[in-house]
Amino acid sequence: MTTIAILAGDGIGPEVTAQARRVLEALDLDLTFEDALVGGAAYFAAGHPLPPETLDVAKRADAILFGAVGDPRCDALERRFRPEQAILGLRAALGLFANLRPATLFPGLEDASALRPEVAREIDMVILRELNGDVYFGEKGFRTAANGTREGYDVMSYNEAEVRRIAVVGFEMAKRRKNKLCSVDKANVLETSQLWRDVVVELSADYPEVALTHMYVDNAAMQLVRNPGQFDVIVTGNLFGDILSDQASMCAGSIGMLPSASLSAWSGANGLYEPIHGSAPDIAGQGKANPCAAILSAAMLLRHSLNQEEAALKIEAAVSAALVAGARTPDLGGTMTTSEMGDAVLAALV
Ligand SMILES: NC(=O)C1=CN([C@@H]2O[C@H](COP(=O)(O)OP(=O)(O)OC[C@H]3O[C@@H](n4cnc5c(N)ncnc54)[C@H](O)[C@@H]3O)[C@@H](O)[C@H]2O)C=CC1
Ligand SMILES: CC(C)CC(=O)C(=O)O
Ligand SMILES: [Mg+2]
Repeated sequence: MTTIAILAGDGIGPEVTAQARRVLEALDLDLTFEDALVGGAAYFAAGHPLPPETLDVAKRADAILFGAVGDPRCDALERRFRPEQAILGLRAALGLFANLRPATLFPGLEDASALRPEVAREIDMVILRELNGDVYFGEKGFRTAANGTREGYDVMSYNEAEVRRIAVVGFEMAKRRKNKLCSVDKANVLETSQLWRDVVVELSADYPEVALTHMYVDNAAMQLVRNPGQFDVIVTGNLFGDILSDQASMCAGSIGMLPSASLSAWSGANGLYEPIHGSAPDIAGQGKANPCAAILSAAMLLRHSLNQEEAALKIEAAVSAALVAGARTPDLGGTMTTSEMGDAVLAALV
């Protein structure tokens, strides 16, 4: 029996996850679903954003379908109780260090992209984001300087083992795609990035067939808009990958289109699958959320955790066909509700 943990979370998380679940159910794959509270929903019900029962459900499952966490009512809580700590806690507890964020322009979405159609049409990349280190997991706090002013600090660091393991995934992924890897850092300023670059260069000796380039993150942000077609696999740290993937999403039409897989190894037993977006409190409860990123995350789940490539391709083809037929939520310039978009994908599932 294959069990999928459903951690729908807050805001639009439950709305989009419900559509992804419908699609998985329609495939008749003999999956069992186990729901658990996470994020603000868990905090209000159980006093903690990642209760031990939820972590148990996640650990026991063959894979995790995650929605999003974040609730404005929690923004003033002590940090350890904030909803966002749940997703950081899951990534750490499950050792999910490799975050695959594919950005592709689906046919017909040229008009939704923030870029000119001829530029947008070339987008087909994977942003590989390190997920267990960097400034998100370093020492942090508030302190008072000698002159009495308040300071906040968050320590950025990577050790060489952390860089090497994500770089290995980057090179391996590049080998399976176009033998092109772009490592994005800020080595002109940050020692963390200098170590990152040194380790990536050392490792490149093992991958002579892969053309490795390096780019500073500020330039990468600019190049993503100028000429996104130049990128195939980008490997980068936690913070830079977070920011660049949101940017890439609008180049590809909408943040509601980009799925992700978070893995602890190249092929991911109990991986976590989630759209790259957050809980979108501004549109929550209104049926406006685009469920495609969540549905495409379910496809990645089938591919990476359940070894069901054929079923994954079916879902991706159904999303593509629905879009070609004109299915559009408001973020894509249409009027469909979240569940109508789910209906359109289901109708295209063959
Ligand atoms: N992995 C996670 O659970 C993440 C959680 N968050 C949390 O989510 C909350 C909101 O954060 P924001 O910065 O506003 O980012 P967000 O990604 O939730 O929303 C940014 C903008 O994109 C729109 N948007 C997002 N997903 C959409 C979809 N599927 N369809 C249509 N429009 C969509 C929203 O309406 C909003 O205008 C915060 O509490 C944040 O910490 C943010 C990112 C990731
Ligand atoms: C909410 C954060 C913890 C992370 C984030 O923005 C993301 O993973 O995309
Ligand atoms: Mg983000």
